[in-house]
Amino acid sequence: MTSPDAETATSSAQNGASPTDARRRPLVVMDQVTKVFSSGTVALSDMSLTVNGGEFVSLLGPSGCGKSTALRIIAGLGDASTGMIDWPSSRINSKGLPEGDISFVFQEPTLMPWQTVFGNVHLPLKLKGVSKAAARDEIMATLATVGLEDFAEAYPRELSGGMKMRVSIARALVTRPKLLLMDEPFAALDEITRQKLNDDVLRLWKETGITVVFVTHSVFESAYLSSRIVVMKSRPGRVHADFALHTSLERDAHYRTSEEYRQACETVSETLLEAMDGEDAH
Ligand SMILES: Nc1ncnc2c1ncn2[C@@H]1O[C@H](COP(=O)(O)OP(=O)(O)OP(=O)(O)O)[C@@H](O)[C@H]1O
Repeated sequence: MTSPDAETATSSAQNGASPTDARRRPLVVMDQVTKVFSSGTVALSDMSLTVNGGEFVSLLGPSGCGKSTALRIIAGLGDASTGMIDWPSSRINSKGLPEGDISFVFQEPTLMPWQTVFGNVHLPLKLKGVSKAAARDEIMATLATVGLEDFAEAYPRELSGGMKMRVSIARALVTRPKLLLMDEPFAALDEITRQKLNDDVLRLWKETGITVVFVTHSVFESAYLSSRIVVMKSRPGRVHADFALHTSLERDAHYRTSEEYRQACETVSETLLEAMDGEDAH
């Protein structure tokens, strides 16, 4: 099933640039990707998806529909069995990935407990051969964008769950990637912290112009954050619907209580139910 709005999203991808945003050129293209694990599980079947520069795309779908597998294949953390990933506007390195263009945020913050916040955020720059001294300004500026400039010398054990996740986001952003891949980053956090981090990510997305692909189980989160939602179906994992989410309102606390947001949640929820139609209840 493809919604009428999905056709809008697809055709704007094919057209290259939209009239309102010159950045909207295809950044990454998944072309008929199938993934069969050695266990025989077909995690993805013939999945095609074009993500354009500047989009905030959520991958939403039932547990096991292949969201993480799709994200990992885009990131080069796993191979496609058939099909390909193309980066039309990037220079590709020897591993077939765009050099320095991708960052990944996992559900767990995965911080090094023996390193300070500063040391953790330094890691991706250190791997590029940049010393702490040379990286200092960039690291402090990035910590400021997530509100942690006063915690540079703290250790992970001294931070709350939300603060640890902010460090993880700062570590992902410090190399100024074009594409930020986030795999259920806030699923383990309480609702208030989750909402605050949603607002942080939206602000960073607007300020930096970064492209985000965000995996979530949450209808509410996807409807709040996304400029576009891709709803996936299980067994095997594939795209069920792909549609743009337009709103005339700023996405903020006021939006959360607006009729527009309620309607967006309803549309997303109904589409998800369609995608799950015929699945066993678990
Ligand atoms: N390394 C693996 N080996 C074998 N099967 C796997 C592996 N990783 C994932 N799978 C299977 O592939 C399918 C898709 O898994 P995936 O984790 O991508 O789904 P998901 O939509 O991200 O799920 P969730 O929302 O629960 O995290 C599932 O059936 C899963 O059991």
